[in-house]
Amino acid sequence: MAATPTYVTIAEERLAEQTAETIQRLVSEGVHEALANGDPTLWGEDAQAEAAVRLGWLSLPLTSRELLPEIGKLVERARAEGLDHVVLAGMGGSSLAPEVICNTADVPLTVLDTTDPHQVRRALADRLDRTVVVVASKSGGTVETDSHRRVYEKAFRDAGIDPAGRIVVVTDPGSPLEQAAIEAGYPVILADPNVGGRYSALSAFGLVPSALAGADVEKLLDDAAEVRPLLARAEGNPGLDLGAALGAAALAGRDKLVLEDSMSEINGLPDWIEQLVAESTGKSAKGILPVVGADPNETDDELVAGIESGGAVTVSGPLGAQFLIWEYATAIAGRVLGIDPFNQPNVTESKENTGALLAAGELPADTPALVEGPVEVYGAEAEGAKDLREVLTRLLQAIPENGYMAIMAYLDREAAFDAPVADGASFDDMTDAWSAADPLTLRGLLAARTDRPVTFGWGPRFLHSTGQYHKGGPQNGVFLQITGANEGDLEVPGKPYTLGRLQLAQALGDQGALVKRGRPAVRLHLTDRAAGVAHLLAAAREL
Ligand SMILES: O=P(O)(O)OC[C@H]1O[C@H](O)[C@H](O)[C@@H](O)[C@@H]1O
Repeated sequence: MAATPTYVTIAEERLAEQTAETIQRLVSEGVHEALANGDPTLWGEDAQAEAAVRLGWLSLPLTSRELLPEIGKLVERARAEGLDHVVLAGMGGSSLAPEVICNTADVPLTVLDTTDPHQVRRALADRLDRTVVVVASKSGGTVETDSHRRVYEKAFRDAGIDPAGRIVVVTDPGSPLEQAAIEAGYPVILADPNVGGRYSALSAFGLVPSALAGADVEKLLDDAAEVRPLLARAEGNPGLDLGAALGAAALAGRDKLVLEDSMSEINGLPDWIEQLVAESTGKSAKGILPVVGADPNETDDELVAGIESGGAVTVSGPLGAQFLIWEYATAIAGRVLGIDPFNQPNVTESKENTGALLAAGELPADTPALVEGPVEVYGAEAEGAKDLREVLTRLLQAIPENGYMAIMAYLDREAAFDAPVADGASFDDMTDAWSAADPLTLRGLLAARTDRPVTFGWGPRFLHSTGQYHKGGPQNGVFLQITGANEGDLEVPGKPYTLGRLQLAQALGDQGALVKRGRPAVRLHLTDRAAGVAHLLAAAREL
């Protein structure tokens, strides 16, 4: 018999000791077996009702196999009709897993988890005649996904294409989206309702779009199924080892989880882990902050986790195994930290603020504290600042001990690739041009000026992920929003708002929730997007 592979390795003595003590305690309480058996009482009385309908992910490596014939038929039909451009409309848990599955399998998938009108237009302009759209929403009520469905329905109709042949729906039984899909005649794949969004990687949400895009989803289930029997063990249980390490480290003050994957063949797993860990643990003023795409600062509050290699804790194994190990580990870390890993109490708040702003008609037009070229600066922390550099310096100085800065860009994440590049430019020249036009570059520039972690999220994508941690976790964040002027906004058919207005209302709604908590929050509005990004990066370079 082949030896069981080592999925989790702890390379640091102190962490290994803390982890071993935590495991000993959890095992004496029978937690490992109870979790493997789906016991909903592990997170306390308040969490029990939700946990009772949130542990289905433990069985997905087996139960999701039942979906394979139905998924196979969808794939065959799409191939037969020449539909080779797969667009996935879905937020958070409804798109992050397919994104990493498809990137790892190296098959193309267009993910729409944005309300940016420029980015949505970009997708609409791309091979509409060969497009199949997967509309994925567990609740069936997510405003971004509902908007994408409406926009695509109109685009198909305008092009003389019947949307019923092009839209596939993934949702939970009984959701309003299921109802709408039945009425419209769209094929519906129903997901397991006993699985929450961020734990749904191995459910219909992960599998349907990935299979349509050409990934081998059966292999994912096989790899997860190999780990499953280990999860009931007291020893050699990778989920227990990782969860105890994450929980013990956080309790000891190492609550910034720097995720490193540069040597891994799995492409983009930290983005998926970010939602799982941030949304599951960031509440009741506690939590673990995932830090993605950044170098470690070697500070006392950091824990580095490597995918395949590196890190104080390393998680090895194929993608299907990683999904299940990180899910089990997050549930364990929740138990260690004393939080409910299955709810997201503070996500709703920004959504409600956004809804109220949209319902009120015109969005509030504040006066900028400062205007510098193509950048308008809003927020109390910018009052009296002489220039943008001073605003950025103030924000960096405002980061508390053990705190962090979060940059949140409500922009088109593909726009940097439009940067002009000279004919015959080398690949290095091209990447230089792209990074000089990419708001993401700001993260590294600001990170170089502080030993505190600087995170970056695209809005509204992050609202369904780290947004929970920002508002519900430890109150030590400093926030920098970036919004941009819209040229060519898009109507949302059947709704009184455009995508651009929805996007701005989302930024303002989240800002309101942060300011209410007394957190520093500045919004930079780019009145010309390309010039604004260049200006902002130039200011950050001069800090
Ligand atoms: O799948 P949906 O119901 O559309 O939800 C998509 C996302 O929205 C919410 O904001 C939750 O916080 C996320 O956990 C979830 O993944």
